[in-house]
This record gives sequence, C-alpha cells and structure tokens, in this order.
Amino acid sequence: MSRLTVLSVASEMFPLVKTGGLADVAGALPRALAPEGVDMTTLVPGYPAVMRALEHGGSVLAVADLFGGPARVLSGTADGLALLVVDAPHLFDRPGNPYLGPDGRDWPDNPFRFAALARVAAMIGLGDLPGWRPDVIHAHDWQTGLVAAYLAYADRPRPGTVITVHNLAFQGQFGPELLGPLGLPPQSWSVAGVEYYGQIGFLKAGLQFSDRITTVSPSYAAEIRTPAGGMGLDGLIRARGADVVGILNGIDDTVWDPAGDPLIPAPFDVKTLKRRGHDKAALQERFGLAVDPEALLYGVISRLSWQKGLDLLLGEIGTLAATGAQLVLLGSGETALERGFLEAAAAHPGRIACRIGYDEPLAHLVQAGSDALIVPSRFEPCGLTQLCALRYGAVPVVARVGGLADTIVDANEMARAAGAGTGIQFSPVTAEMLAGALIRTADLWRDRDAWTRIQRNAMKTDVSWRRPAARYAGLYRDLVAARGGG
Ligand SMILES: Nc1ncnc2c1ncn2[C@@H]1O[C@H](COP(=O)(O)OP(=O)(O)O[C@H]2O[C@H](CO)[C@@H](O)[C@H](O)[C@H]2O)[C@@H](O)[C@H]1O
Repeated sequence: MSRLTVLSVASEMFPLVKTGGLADVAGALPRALAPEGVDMTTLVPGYPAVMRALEHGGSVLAVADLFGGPARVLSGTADGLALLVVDAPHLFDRPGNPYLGPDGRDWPDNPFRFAALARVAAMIGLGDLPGWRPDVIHAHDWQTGLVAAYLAYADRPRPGTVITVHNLAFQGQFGPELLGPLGLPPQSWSVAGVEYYGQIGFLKAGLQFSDRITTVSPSYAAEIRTPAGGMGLDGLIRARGADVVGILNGIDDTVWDPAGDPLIPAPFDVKTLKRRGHDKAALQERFGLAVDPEALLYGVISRLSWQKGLDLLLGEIGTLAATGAQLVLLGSGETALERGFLEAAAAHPGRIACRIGYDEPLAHLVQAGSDALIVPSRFEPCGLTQLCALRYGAVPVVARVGGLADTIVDANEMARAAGAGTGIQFSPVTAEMLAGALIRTADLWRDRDAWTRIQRNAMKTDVSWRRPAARYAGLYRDLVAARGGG
C-alpha cells in the first residue's frame, strides 16, 4: 500500500504550545500514524515558542499580504515532528497564551489570525507549495474551520478534508461584516455556506464543507446529534449523517509510562503496584497533606470550567471529607472555582490541598500518587486525564458522559463478578449522584483486594494510540478512494 500524505492543521501542539487536550492529540497523531503508512506534517502558527523550537526552518513559500502583513511558510522540524509554520509576525509574534492577550481577553484580531492559518492550509492544499501536496487535510476545531470553506470556494482540484471536533462548545463566531475582509465570497453568506445565526461560524463552516467529520469518542458523536448536546449545531451534524464518526483518543504511552516515568519518585508497573505507595507519600508531602497510606487520596487535574463539573465537587467537599478521604487538585480557570477550592483547602488543612496553575510535571505525580482521579464533567468529548489515570492505576471516578462513558468500565457487582471494572461511573451528572459515587468509592477502598483488582484491570486497558491511529488511517484511505484518488 502506498503511503498517504496528510497535512494536519492545528492552533496548538504538544510539546510546543498547549492550553488543553487538542495540543496532546495534535502532537501525538503524527508519530502514531507513521506505522499506519501515513506521513503527517502539521501546519501551526509561528508563535514565539514555535519559532524558538523550529529546527532547519527554511522558507518554502512567501505570501505578500496575509491579512495585513507579509508572511512566509517555513518547513522544518521540532522535537522530531515535521512542521510547516506560518511565520506571520503581525499575527503570531505575541507572548503568552495563543488565544488571549495580557488582559485575559481574546485577541481582537483572532478571526484574522486563524483565518490566516486556514488560508495557508488551503493554499498548500491547492498546490501552491512547490513539490508537495497532501492527499488529505485534517483540521482541528473552530480555529481551522475555514480551511474546508476556502478550498470549497477555490474551484480548483483539492485534497480530501477532515475536521475533528475536540470541543463543540468553542465555535468561533464573528460578525457578518468580516465576510469580505476574510476573503469569503458573497455567495458564502447562506445557511449552506458559512452563515450561522446571523454570524460567520468558523466551526460551522468546517462542519458544512469538510468531507468527513470526526469527534473524539463514539458517545460524544451520538450526543452532538441531539438538541441537548449539539450546542445549536445538532441539525447540521444530523444532516451530515454517516460522514460523522467518533474515534477515541489515545495517550502517548512513552510520555505517560508509569514504569519509566522520570517525573515520579518510584516508577512502577502492574506487577510492582506496591511501589505506588512511595509516590502517594511524595504527593501527600508535596501538597502538605497528612502522609497517611490508609487515607483514600483523590486527585483532580483539570481546567476549572463549567464543562468539567468541578463546582459539583466543590459542593460535595463535605461528603468527601466525611468519608475520611483526602483530595489534591491541580488546575486553573474560572476565578470563582479557584477561590472556592482554595477556601476548601483552608477549611480542611492536611486533608484537602490545591495548586492553582498549570504544571505538566506535577500532573505526572498526581497520576502516580492518587488512589483515584475524579472527572465529574457535564460533557466530555473524550477526556485524556482518565486515560492517563487508567495507565497509572489511579481508579477513575467519572461522570457517564461522552468519552468518559466509552473508556471506563463501571466496577458494579456484575462487572466485578466478571473480573471487569476499571473505575466508577455516575449518572446523571448531579451533585447528589457524585456524592453517591464518592461514598461507593470509599466503600470499595475499604475492600483492598477488590480495589487492587480494579487497579490492575485499569492498568491493562489499552489506552495507546494504536487502535485510534488505525481508524484514522482507514478513514483517510476511504476518503481518498471515495474521491477517486485511490
Ligand atoms: N493544571 C494543569 N496542569 C497540568 N496539566 C493539565 C492541567 N489542566 C489540564 N491539564 C492537562 O491538559 C490536558 C487536558 O485534556 P482533556 O482531554 O482532559 O481536556 P480538554 O477539555 O482540554 O480537551 C478537549 O480536547 C480533548 C482532545 O480531543 C478531549 O479529550 C476533551 O474531551 C476536550 O474537552 C490533559 O493532558 C491534562 O493532563
């Protein structure tokens, strides 16, 4: 089988720039796909961090005016990843978060910044890069939604297009007056084009024009077809029928490898689970908790937002404490939640502690040292922290939604009788059901043999990219064949 070339287009990519799970996926896909016969190059904006990391970056295309200034496309590598970089200093040479200015608000020119990324992707797809044209362009989230629209209106042969929805909550909507300035033709102003409730919808455009739509779990793919989960886009998603599929995420099992993790004091595997106790003690010490091997220690690693349901956990801190458990939280986000968890920590010294911030190395210690990881999300397209938790034997306690429903097997009596069960699920996502799950988890913790069996099952779950990568490769090949190229 001949190799396929795919251009992935992403607004963030681990380890270069990361604000969330999208970066992890964009960073892991190229390596995961190589054994599947797919050569993936990733197009990213030339943020300062990307420009610093880029090696052998030579200019392969010049654009005289890319939304207000000159730009170049650089080809090179970073951390072994093949990159194309949009070097457009007037749009991307800004420090800090890729989306937000120093005042914490979206950069006002974000529509142009991400239209520029999409525009360059479309140019590459149309063959403007001498000697290289991808078979497929794979876009991610609203920031790259216009790729397929630019290609559709170009009226020239184009590659197949795929868009992956990592989070339907972020849709990228902007005023209709930007239609011309964004280089979209007048006829695109229609429901069959980029128009979405009187605005230009970047994600809407991606869903409308891409040949295939994927999202990051089968359950989320089903949820977004419904009015309850579709966030206004369910009608369009239903209309796309079988073009919409769910493919679960994996995690990079070389980065998240408890047996060889340099970021934890006592690496362990399923046969040396006892060593985990050292990691637990180190975590308790690091967070200033009582170093107590008998206390059930919960971890949370999360953005603090409505999606993640952590307000529910905050409301049930009393229940958690009453079971004798401890909690460490690593996260940042909404001020009210940050304040709430800091207050909870102050009210329960030695039992509850939090670190407000983003700390990748500390996330490894939380996974290795916690007995259980709580993920009470209201919706969760896939979720990556529970996959890491499975691998590290931190029993996931999760809401039964989206990818959390698909990746965790609830350790109810039937499952345990069958030797299955990798975590605890609760549904519906309410404070009351979360409280019930905390009590059920504490009961299980008292039965240490049962607990260890769940941990072992969890650690044996395949959370690697191998299966998902084969699915993506199959999708690309089917698409190329359907378009008459295979
Ligand atoms: N304070 C902190 N310190 C250190 N690390 C932290 C951290 N807060 C979060 N992280 C890390 O950031 C990543 C978050 O990924 P998730 O998939 O859990 O959620 P996110 O909502 O960002 O992603 C969206 O996209 C992904 C990818 O498709 C979907 O899995 C998900 O459901 C969807 O909401 C994880 O790797 C986690 O460890």
